[in-house]
Amino acid sequence: MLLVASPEEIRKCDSYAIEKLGIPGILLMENASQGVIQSILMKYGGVAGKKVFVFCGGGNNGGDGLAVARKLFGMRAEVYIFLLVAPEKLHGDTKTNYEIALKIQKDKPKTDTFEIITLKDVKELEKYPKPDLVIDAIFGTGFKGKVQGLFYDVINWINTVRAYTVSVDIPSGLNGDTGEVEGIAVRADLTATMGLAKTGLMLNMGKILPGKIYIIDIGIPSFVYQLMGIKTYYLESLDVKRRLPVRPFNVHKYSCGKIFALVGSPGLTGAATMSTLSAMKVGAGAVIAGVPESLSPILEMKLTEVMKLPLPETNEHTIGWNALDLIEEYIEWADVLIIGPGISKNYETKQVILNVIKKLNKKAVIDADGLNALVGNLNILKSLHNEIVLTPHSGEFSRLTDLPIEKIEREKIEVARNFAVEYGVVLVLKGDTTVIANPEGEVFINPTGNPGMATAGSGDVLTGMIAGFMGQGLSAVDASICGVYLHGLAGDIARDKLGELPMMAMDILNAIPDAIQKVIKEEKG
Ligand SMILES: NC(=O)C1=CN([C@@H]2O[C@H](COP(=O)(O)OP(=O)(O)OC[C@H]3O[C@@H](n4cnc5c(N)ncnc54)[C@H](O)[C@@H]3O)[C@@H](O)[C@H]2O)[C@H](O)CC1
Ligand SMILES: [K+]
Repeated sequence: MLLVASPEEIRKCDSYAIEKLGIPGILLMENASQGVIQSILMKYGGVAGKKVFVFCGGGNNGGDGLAVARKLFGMRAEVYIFLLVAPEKLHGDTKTNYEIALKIQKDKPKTDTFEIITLKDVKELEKYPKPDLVIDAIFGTGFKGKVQGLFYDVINWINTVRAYTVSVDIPSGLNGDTGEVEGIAVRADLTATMGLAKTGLMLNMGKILPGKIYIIDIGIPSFVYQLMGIKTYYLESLDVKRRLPVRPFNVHKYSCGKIFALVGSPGLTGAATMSTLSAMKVGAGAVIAGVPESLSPILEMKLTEVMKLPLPETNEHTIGWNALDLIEEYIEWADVLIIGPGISKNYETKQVILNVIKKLNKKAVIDADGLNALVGNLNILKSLHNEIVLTPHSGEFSRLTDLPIEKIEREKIEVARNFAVEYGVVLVLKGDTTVIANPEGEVFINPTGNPGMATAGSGDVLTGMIAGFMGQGLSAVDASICGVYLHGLAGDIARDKLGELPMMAMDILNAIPDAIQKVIKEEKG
């Protein structure tokens, strides 16, 4: 898996390397620019004779750009450097690279093109030939707030001229933390990012704008990243492949995971069906669906391999208080519990669920209305010592934590991390990008999935997958990594086959075998 960092974290690594290890910043900048050149040669090809526009901001990102410009000139490109700030504002390593560029401009042969222009108005660009290649070295990890004025006009021009565009470190205008676009951002063909990939390149518009991403080793020893406590990862297929359960020969159905599910209520027998079926689909050996007794005949029709346990019910035909003894008996039998899909918000049912969670001594996945039972009762989780996975989407998480949904969406990595550490659970925070956080404070960003998965029952399928992997001996975090990644991959397979609009939750469930096979066959990361 790929270690990824927020701009703040990478800046701390920078300062440590420069101030504590004595690695000169100009050396890091030179390494950074060399990495950009290598990425260009790999992805774009030779630059000799090519017209290149290098747009430089006032910070070190601009400094990288000036060093790149120098190297491109050395490779016989025709280079136009456009400074977007007054030269006297430049300082440090950027100023050094600017002064070098000035000397090159002065001493170069007349026939060679190496021009430095302080740009005041984007209209001035009309005086120059159309570029073949554009280098975006305007903003990097120092970007804050919104893009305005000349910066806005230049980024708009870059996106309009549609030359091959290379962003240094981060597409300018993209929030390196959240992947949100602050006004406008460069749409790049290639982004060469320094040290570690930034979280903003994995989230929101960061999944589209960077184009191909190359990670540049700029000479910071990797122990520095651990030392700075960076614990955010981007999942790859190999991370799932090496976690998948492997079946020994001497198995029987009860040794491959016994799952007991508290699920279903009138109108929500589908949730009961999909959350239990998907557990079997990932390999659980025996699954029992504990459902309100009046719904049991329906589940007998809908489910074959999943066993059914009719439970005493309330007058609304939801799981009732009198079911507790029977529930406790089957909790004894089970390895893992599924709590929540389709159980309804009935008050008595909620009391049953709370009672079960309070006394929980088995691994469990708590989802949907099981989570609603926890609203106002989160502290129960702190007294539990077994592995628990919560699988809320942003709305459910907002109800659980009272955090505003926009804060959850915007800061999902840190919000998830803090919750998982505080309550000692694995949190699967579902959304357009799902993140998994564990009590150790590690966060895993999931790359798979698509908007077609925003369909009723999709979450029920995920819940069963996570429970099914836990039942086969995976830890809560490993089961969540496998479940979330494969759920999204199955969703991608269903989308490829059916399209985003027609696909439904059962199509995701039915694509689980293909998703598992795809991961098993995957050779590289
Ligand atoms: N280890 C590494 O990652 C290294 C990265 N390098 C490069 O350095 C930049 C970070 O440099 P820094 O000077 O901190 O920030 P920027 O260059 O991104 O500076 C931004 C620049 O623009 C101004 N600014 C910020 N926000 C706005 C705004 N909304 N509107 C207008 N202007 C804005 C700010 O004042 C700065 O002047 C990193 O990305 C890498 O490219 C090092 O080269 C090597 C080590
Ligand atoms: K940039």
